[in-house]
Amino acid sequence: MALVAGVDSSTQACKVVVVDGADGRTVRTGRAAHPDGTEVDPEAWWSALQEAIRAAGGLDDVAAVSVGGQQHGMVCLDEDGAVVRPALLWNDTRSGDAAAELVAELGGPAAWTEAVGSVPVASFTVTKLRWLATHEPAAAARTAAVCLPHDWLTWRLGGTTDLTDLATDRSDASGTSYWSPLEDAYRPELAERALGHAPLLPRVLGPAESAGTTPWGAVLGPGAGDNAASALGLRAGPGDAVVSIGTSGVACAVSDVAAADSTGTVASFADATGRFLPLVATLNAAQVLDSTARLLGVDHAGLSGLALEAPPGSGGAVLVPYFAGERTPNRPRATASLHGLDATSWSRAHLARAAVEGLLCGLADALEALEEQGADVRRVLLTGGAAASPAVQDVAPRVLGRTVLVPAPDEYVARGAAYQAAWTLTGTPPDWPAPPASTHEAPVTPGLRQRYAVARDLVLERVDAPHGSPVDR
Ligand SMILES: Nc1ncnc2c1ncn2[C@@H]1O[C@H](COP(=O)(O)OP(=O)(O)O)[C@@H](O)[C@H]1O
Ligand SMILES: O=C(CO)[C@@H](O)[C@H](O)COP(=O)(O)O
Repeated sequence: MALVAGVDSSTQACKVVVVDGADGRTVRTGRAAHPDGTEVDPEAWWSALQEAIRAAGGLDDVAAVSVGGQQHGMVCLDEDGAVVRPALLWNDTRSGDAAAELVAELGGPAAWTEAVGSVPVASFTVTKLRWLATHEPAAAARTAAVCLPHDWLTWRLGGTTDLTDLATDRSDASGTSYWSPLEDAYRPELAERALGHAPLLPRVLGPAESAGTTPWGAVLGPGAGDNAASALGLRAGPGDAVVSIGTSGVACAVSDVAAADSTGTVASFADATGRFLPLVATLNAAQVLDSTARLLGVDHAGLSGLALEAPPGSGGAVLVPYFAGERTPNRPRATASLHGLDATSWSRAHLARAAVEGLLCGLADALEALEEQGADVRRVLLTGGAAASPAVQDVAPRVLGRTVLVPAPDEYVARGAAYQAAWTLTGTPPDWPAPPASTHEAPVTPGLRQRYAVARDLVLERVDAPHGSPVDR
């Protein structure tokens, strides 16, 4: 079969994989960095995509391409198709007050769960539209269409400037809070309520429905939110939860029923196969380890080595890692805190382990919330950049309380997008094998999650950033 390509336009980088459509074997790859920050000019994603495509040897010989991307980002276009202002990303918390306002306006969390399955927090696109209407009314008024990062890149790959060509898919549409996975339809009045007028919204494609063709004739797949694409790339099945430790921390599971959690912990997303993907996302994940390593003056390997020197439970030290505020639990203004220190645990090794344990405790809470929504979690597929850390692999089963499989390092979001491309090209889901994985089992660390549960409520709000400004990391 022909070659197909998948793209992962993630928060920190753009990755391209070119794959043999017949067996899923990777043929070529490319990568380029994205700028830092929580607001980004979409042109930077386009340049990074071009650079990553070049690094992957070009796409001229590829018969189909599909784009997976970071979810929720608000891309506003004017009536000529030009970008109105830099996109606000999923991890930009400035719309925390707008989220609270919208939740109250509609009659509380249950009204939102009934309308779109999820209770919007600052990450969701609808809250960013309200922020724009309140703080930048001229930009809001110029906004003719609103789309998501993957929609915009697919549209650019199609070589069009016609707003009516914009397309998205169920998985990414379900992160807007103005599309309902329960009804499989937009709730355009919610976008209008937030923005002040009704913007054009991208057509929502089904799995394997084409978004058009590129100027060189490759079929464009529908694309997907990165988490749905990753579930496809990992070939996640019943009983599997995918836990990703990238810029975001994510726990999600493929399900036949849509979630509806009025506590707001579990987001009711759709997946990329026509089913559902209940998901919990945290803001503080791999970068907790990046910044702890920087503080301790070591690299990732050094941090992992230090963490493995300390005993399970870090001698009682607990790091609540809300460095960027937090999304789950919904505390956009929270700060990180360190608890339970004594003369022994006040050490570099204990701090390194507490960082690993703290970020995993947040994800263990996430798995519990998924189970409360009916997900069947028998084993965990651990992915994302930080899954490569030996300390994370060792500590994960001790905190998550389940067998943890770590698939061989690969770009699973981009591979999932390539899977979609092959499916769109032939009309049949490809029968690619599941990736090889190492298995990690270990006893649960006694008392750790209980201590974390106490500590996570003992946090201060940040004082430095004035109301309404982003937390830049
Ligand atoms: N060996 C490692 N140990 C810990 N963290 C790592 C390691 N390798 C990469 N990372 C971190 O993983 C993150 C990138 O993960 P990735 O899943 O690619 O993120 P995203 O998809 O959000 O761009 C970065 O913060 C990086 O520093
Ligand atoms: O907000 C969410 C999911 O709801 C994040 O998962 C984003 O989709 C970004 O993902 P990464 O860049 O960390 O992969």
